[in-house]
Amino acid sequence: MSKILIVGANHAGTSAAKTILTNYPEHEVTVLDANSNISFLGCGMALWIGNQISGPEGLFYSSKEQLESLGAKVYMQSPAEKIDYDHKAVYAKDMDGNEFSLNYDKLILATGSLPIIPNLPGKDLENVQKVKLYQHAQDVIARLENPDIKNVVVVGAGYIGVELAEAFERHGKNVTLIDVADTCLPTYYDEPFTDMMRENLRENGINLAFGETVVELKGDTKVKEVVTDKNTYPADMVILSIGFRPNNELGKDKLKLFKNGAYLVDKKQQTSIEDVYAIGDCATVYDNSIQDTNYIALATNSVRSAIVAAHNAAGSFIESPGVQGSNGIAIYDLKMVSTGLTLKRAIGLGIDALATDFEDFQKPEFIEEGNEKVKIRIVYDKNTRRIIGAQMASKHDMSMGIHMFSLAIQEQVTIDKLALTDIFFLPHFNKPYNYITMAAISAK
Ligand SMILES: Cc1cc2nc3c(=O)[nH]c(=O)nc-3n(C[C@H](O)[C@H](O)[C@H](O)COP(=O)(O)OP(=O)(O)OC[C@H]3O[C@@H](n4cnc5c(N)ncnc54)[C@H](O)[C@@H]3O)c2cc1C
Ligand SMILES: NC(=O)c1ccc[n+]([C@@H]2O[C@H](COP(=O)([O-])OP(=O)(O)OC[C@H]3O[C@@H](n4cnc5c(N)ncnc54)[C@H](O)[C@@H]3O)[C@@H](O)[C@H]2O)c1
Repeated sequence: MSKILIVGANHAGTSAAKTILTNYPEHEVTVLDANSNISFLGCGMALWIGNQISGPEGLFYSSKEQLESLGAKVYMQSPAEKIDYDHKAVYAKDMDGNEFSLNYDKLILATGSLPIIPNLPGKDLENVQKVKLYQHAQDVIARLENPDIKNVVVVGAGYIGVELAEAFERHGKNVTLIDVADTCLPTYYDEPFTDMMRENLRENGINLAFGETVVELKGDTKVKEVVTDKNTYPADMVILSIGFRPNNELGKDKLKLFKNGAYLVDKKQQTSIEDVYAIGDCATVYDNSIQDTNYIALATNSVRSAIVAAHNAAGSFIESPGVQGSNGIAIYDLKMVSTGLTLKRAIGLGIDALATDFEDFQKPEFIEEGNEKVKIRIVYDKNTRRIIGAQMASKHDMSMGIHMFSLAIQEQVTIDKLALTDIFFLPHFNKPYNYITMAAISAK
């Protein structure tokens, strides 16, 4: 029997706790979380804010009570404040402010990430919001009820920014979306795809301010304007969504860190100290598309890294196969998915990369209804022919196709092998010469 202590119980911590409790009932599992809720699906935040779902209740899939029913001891609203790694002790405060300490045999750090807040004049003005927690979403929704909030400026056109821009527009607000990059979603897609999303946003009435640097947020007590290096935008509410940074407060002076501060872990999720694991957004991942360590903050990575750490902490040896950063987004009718590297990023990394593109209807032309075009790009290494990335866009739900590319990158499949891969045909679903095969066959 080991004492396993998990610090942080959102997606990563909950997944680790459940894996240990259900597979290894002989261990004593204790869970600490600073917040009052666990398992909030931030990915549903935009749907909630945009009134596309009836409420937030379904965005939670676990609770203190559920973990307790599986046998864990759970302390909510109890932030860990200090860890003595040499003596295997965690010092925390409970919800009444009382200090207490817990010893562990194995420690799993699942403290997640924090929104990056740019050091801008005016960042502390009223109605300048960050969006990460359930409570942040509640706060934003309460403010949106105020009819004086007419102009919403979203800073950062990554995943959160683009999703929330749609949500605010659905609320009838005048929305401006700003990014320093000259397009939206630049990390995930190449220009032919970002152009589609840009057009989609514009057609739906969102003001786009790409290639602009915010220099100041102006107001009295409340924010009134966002000033960039090129323009000034009226703003009754500002959302800061320019990315996450790992929450490494408890280990930054003791554990080895990645360049952005994430806990550096091996394929067992173990940190630089034995018996200390790190999972989810506070830890690094092994990225198969670059065959190196990376930082990719996604709930999917959190859940899987947690399973790996849980088995290792409980005494079974398993290794992570690594990740590809697979992701997806649906804005109005447009759906886009990607995995691995964009062509731009691959070239930026010095890889001799090429892309093969194809666009076609999903199904044969004689299927007259529910037949949309799909655009695909496959990125591959010119020398090794290995597939290193893929992007797809359509009004049709083609999302499942990206999983095959994720596996292809993980398993180092070549573009030539993909060209001859058995892909079934049925007119209800696709074409005999479907876009995946055609893109692969067309590769130089
Ligand atoms: C709006 C939004 C939409 C998103 N959409 C998607 C999506 O569609 N798909 C996707 O894959 N990802 C999405 N993400 C990202 C995803 O939410 C994160 O990657 C995920 O939350 C990471 O989970 P985690 O458990 O590692 O960390 P976190 O969610 O950051 O949780 C960390 C937990 O640790 C606790 N904690 C921190 N410090 C302490 C301490 N000292 N003591 C005790 N407890 C502590 C916190 O209270 C928290 O509960 C989205 C995020 C947001 C904000
Ligand atoms: N659908 C999904 O899978 C989904 C949805 C939401 C969030 N997430 C994940 O959550 C994490 C955080 O999301 P996010 O949208 O905050 O980050 P992001 O990395 O997706 O996007 C950040 C954006 O901010 C821009 N930016 C950076 N500094 C800026 C500045 N000073 N001014 C203006 N723009 C600036 C970047 O160019 C980028 O476009 C990411 O890892 C993301 O993948 C995923």
